[in-house]
Amino acid sequence: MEPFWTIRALQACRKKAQPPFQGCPVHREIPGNPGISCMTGQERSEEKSECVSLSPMRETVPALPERVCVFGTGDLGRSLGLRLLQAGYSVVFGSRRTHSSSRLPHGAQVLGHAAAAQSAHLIFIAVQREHYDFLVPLANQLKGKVLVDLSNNLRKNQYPEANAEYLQSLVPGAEVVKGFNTLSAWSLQNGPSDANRQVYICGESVEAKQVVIAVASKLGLSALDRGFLSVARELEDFPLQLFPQWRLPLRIAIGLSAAFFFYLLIRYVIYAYVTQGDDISFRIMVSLANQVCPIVSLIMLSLCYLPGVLASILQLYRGTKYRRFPNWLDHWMLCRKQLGLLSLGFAFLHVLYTLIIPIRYSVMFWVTEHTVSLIRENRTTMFDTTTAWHDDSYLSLGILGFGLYVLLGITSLPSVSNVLSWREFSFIQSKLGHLTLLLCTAHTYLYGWNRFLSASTYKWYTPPGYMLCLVLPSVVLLLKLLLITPCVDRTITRIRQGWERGADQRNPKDSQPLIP
Ligand SMILES: NC(=O)C1=CN([C@@H]2O[C@H](COP(=O)(O)OP(=O)(O)OC[C@H]3O[C@@H](n4cnc5c(N)ncnc54)[C@H](OP(=O)(O)O)[C@@H]3O)[C@@H](O)[C@H]2O)C=CC1
Ligand SMILES: [Cu+2]
Repeated sequence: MEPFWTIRALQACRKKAQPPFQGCPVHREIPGNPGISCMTGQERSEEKSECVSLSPMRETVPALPERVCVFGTGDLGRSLGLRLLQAGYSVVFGSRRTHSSSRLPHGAQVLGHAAAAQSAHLIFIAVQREHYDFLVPLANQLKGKVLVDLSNNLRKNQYPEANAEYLQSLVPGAEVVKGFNTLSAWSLQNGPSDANRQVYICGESVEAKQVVIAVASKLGLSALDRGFLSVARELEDFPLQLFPQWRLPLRIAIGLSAAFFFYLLIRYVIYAYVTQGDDISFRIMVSLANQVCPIVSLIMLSLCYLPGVLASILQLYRGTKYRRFPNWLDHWMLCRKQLGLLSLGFAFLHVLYTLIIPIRYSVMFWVTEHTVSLIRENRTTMFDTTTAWHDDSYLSLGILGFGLYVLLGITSLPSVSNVLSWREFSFIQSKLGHLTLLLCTAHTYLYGWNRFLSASTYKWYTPPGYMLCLVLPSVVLLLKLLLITPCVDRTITRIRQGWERGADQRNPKDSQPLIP
């Protein structure tokens, strides 16, 4: 609901509206329409000679909506106009075509650029930078107005100067603010996601930025002031970034997949061809893929938990939590979620590949062949309970591990993590996360079973892929085991609570034993 202001207050404000109102950047008189200046809900106090908030009262009339202008009726202009109307603003489009079109949001007005500019104090420029020169003849109408430059570029360093700086040079009398350019027409129409809710702005004038911040908050966005207009180029480069937090995890996933694919290709397919003359190249499609996926998944899951362990060791070594981690560790910690989600993806592929094993032609062929040969030779095989135990255990551990994996993935979704307390979230992500790693590692150890000891496993003196992928998770689990031993855990807990090694000697009175 829009706020309602008293008739008395509205009249008082109309009467007193004398620009400029110091201390209240939004409270300005709009030429030809002084009533609009009341919409900030503030009035000039005679005693204090500054704007003060009006308190809503019972005898009310609806406030006239504040008017904002959007230049350009393209994709972004229309979506922004609609959002502004929904947020309770009166919207006027400045366009080359002044007839109202059905494509424009219902309730918006369309005027020529000059007339539209005159009717509002805040103007969003939703026009491509190449056409900015149409603003030069409007310099008079734009004087003192707040112009929000929304433009983006197709690539970095497309132009010698930032678009917003170029706009300011064309219209020096206006207050240019760069911002909102991380939003898209799509996200404006569908409601920005959590990641898009934060927008950045910059500009020379503090007052102009405050006007823009106020509009942003009414649109449900939180605008962060990044400083002067010289930062505009940085803001314009933001939307050009493609999955910035996914870049490192994706590189790791692709690198590991390629390395293990070629390693396994040599060990299985090429080895069989060279030593026995067998062509088993068909195994590339499913068997090899079903080895690469779990290997990459397990290594990436360990990479997800290794930085946390390293951070604890570093804190233990330094004896304080008040020193920054090295940049590489910071960066690594920040992409743990992406590492985890990618590793879940690989685990999921492993599950799918495993489920289709019984319907594979080669598998059905060998099973039939084996059965027929048993019948033909009148042989029987004995049921081996140990093998059954081994098979069931390793499959069961895999299933349990995957179940927890999925739980970790689901709880990392913002919509789910938002309803969890910090303690619940960290219990799932840390305790259950390490349990997932333990189950998946045990699943792989059981898969290897007694093959670790057989010389034939080491084709061309190389260990199989599943053995190599066990190194990292085993190290992480061992380190974690050391960290949760009571004496180490006690010290880490103290450090996390603010205790510093050496601080006791500096001020013995401050030292308090954790366990009395
Ligand atoms: N689309 C998006 O999702 C996003 C766009 N942006 C930025 O917003 C700006 C507009 O983008 P978008 O809406 O997609 O572009 P469009 O091409 O869809 O629309 C641009 C509008 O600019 C006006 N225009 C075109 N030529 C001229 C001219 N010679 N003189 C004056 N006005 C002209 C037109 O409006 P009219 O016919 O009414 O005059 C036209 O509809 C760009 O700078 C873009 O980088 C930023 C973030 C996201
Ligand atoms: Cu498996």
